[in-house]
Amino acid sequence: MKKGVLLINLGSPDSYNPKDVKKYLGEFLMDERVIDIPYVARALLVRGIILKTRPKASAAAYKKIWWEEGSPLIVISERLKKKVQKQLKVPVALAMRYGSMTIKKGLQELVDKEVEEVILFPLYPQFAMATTETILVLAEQLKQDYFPNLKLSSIPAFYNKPDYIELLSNSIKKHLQGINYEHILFSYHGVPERHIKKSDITKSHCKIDGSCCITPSKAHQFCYRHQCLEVTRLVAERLQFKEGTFSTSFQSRLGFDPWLQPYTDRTIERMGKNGIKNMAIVTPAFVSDCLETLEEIAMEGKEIFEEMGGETFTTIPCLNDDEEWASLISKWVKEQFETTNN
Ligand SMILES: C=CC1=C(C)c2cc3[nH]c(cc4nc(cc5[nH]c(cc1n2)c(C)c5CCC(=O)O)C(CCC(=O)O)=C4C)c(C)c3C=C
Ligand SMILES: [Fe+2]
Ligand SMILES: [Fe+2]
Repeated sequence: MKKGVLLINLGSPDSYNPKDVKKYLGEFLMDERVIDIPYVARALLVRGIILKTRPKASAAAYKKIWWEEGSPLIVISERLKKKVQKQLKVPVALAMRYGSMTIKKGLQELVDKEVEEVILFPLYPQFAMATTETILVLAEQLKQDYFPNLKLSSIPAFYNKPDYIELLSNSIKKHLQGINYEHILFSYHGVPERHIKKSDITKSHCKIDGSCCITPSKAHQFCYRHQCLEVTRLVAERLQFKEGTFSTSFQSRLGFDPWLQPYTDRTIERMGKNGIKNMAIVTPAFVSDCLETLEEIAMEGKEIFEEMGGETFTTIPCLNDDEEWASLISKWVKEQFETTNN
């Protein structure tokens, strides 16, 4: 069977024009795995409330980070794809869960190259209903509707793979060289607490009480909170960070439901208030820099910290199109092909 790879990231609007941002947010937030409430309530909330005001504010934020070539998330993902393609003999395509670069187009591109077996590679270190799951469910649906003969498999969340932890740790170490910092914050994209409970395959493990995520459980295969906390723990162990000099928080919450805590903005504020003068921040839920790292963290987070008396705020870039990251992706793809051959 001829094989191929589809790298899949979240997606961005076509431009920072509020009309394009509204279209993108409409598709994103109407996904039942992102805003997981019944359809009518979701439509009322998204179309009747959120899309009335948010596109303008989001468009202004996108404008601040937009590159000449386009959205950083898309441009970086394209650069990464090119590097992965150089290392693999099989066709590699790139798609986004939302926006114009659809998964359907990505699968079609591979089918046009006579690919019969596709490895789906969601570009997320941790599993979440709103990221990995929605990609896999949609890809399966597209297979049934348009590509019935295509064989699909996927690369699972890689948050605790030793070679990923090594690469991430080396990148953090490199970017901290010569930097004066008292505390490093690991900030992950948040999700509503409800999502963690919904993804609990045991139906009873995840209580979000502080201890469930460090108590071994098969629920952790799909527990976003556990997987984020593990990345922090494994990197801190590898880099021998001292207790009290690192912590975890969750950013980008939307709406009034409780999301995973502590919240990043409040954590940065508290650090400044508590007299921390120099902090560093890393964002390991993202493999590509994007609105949430370049604007929310590097601009807004920095401003909050400085307002509270902080002096230096060092942001560590995501793995982006790092050569070694492209090599690691290629290595995992080759390993996966070997397992599907057997
Ligand atoms: C890294 C994993 C992500 C999870 C989990 C996630 C959940 C999630 N997101 C929203 C709402 C928004 N997210 C937005 C931007 C955005 N989110 C991620 C990743 C995750 N989201 C990325 C990479 C980006 C940046 C995209 C880019 O173009 O650069 C936005 C749009 C911007 C804004 O208006 O703030 C929204 C809205 C929800 C509700 C959610 C949880 C379930
Ligand atoms: Fe998000
Ligand atoms: Fe948990």
